[in-house]
Amino acid sequence: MEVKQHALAGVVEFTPRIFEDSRGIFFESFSARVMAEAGAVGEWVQDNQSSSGLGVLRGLHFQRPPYSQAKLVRVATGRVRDFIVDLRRSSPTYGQHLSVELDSRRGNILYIPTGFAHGFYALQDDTLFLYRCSDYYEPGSEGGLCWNDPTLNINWHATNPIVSDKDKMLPAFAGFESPFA
Ligand SMILES: Cc1cn([C@H]2C[C@H](O)[C@@H](COP(=O)(O)OP(=O)(O)O[C@H]3O[C@@H](C)C(=O)[C@@H](O)[C@H]3O)O2)c(=O)[nH]c1=O
Repeated sequence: MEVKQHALAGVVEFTPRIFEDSRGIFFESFSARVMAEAGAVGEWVQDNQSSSGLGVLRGLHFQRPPYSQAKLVRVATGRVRDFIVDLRRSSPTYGQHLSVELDSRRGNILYIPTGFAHGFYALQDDTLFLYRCSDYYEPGSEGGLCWNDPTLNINWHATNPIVSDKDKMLPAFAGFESPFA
């Protein structure tokens, strides 16, 4: 797997080697050893999947400590523009974000450490998004930030995205007190 350390400390992208033959393709989508060597560690306990139509935007989400989740995210069908925001108060890049296009044909996988808000925008219909979490879903500890917050100033390249009612109610970054050290 090709390993890329991103500008926000601890964020790692993996691009697997794709084997193609007359039957189709094969690649490794998870390797505890390769990922741990690159610092992408987690006590992985839950796998999630969602499907989204073109124009769906989910985010920006996190789970508060002590249930914070590291995530390994990828796309099995379709394509997304994935966004993460650094919410670690002690981080020199606090409040900054980065985006990575996740593409099922490349099979790339993004490791998001704890302390980040996460969201994505689906670039194709029937986009199947798969992710592995380092803690269980804890509804009472869910947190989030407004996807189009002016301070975060994320350019989603999205006009009129489809957003859940829950996500429309998420708070602004101004006045936000991050629960992440
Ligand atoms: C996230 C999650 C949701 N659910 C339920 C709650 C709800 O009724 C339904 C849909 O939940 P949501 O609307 O929160 O789904 P969604 O907006 O897809 O939430 C996800 O968004 C992306 C960006 C993330 O980073 C994930 O961690 C997660 O927050 O599924 C679970 O049972 N387990 C889970 O782990």
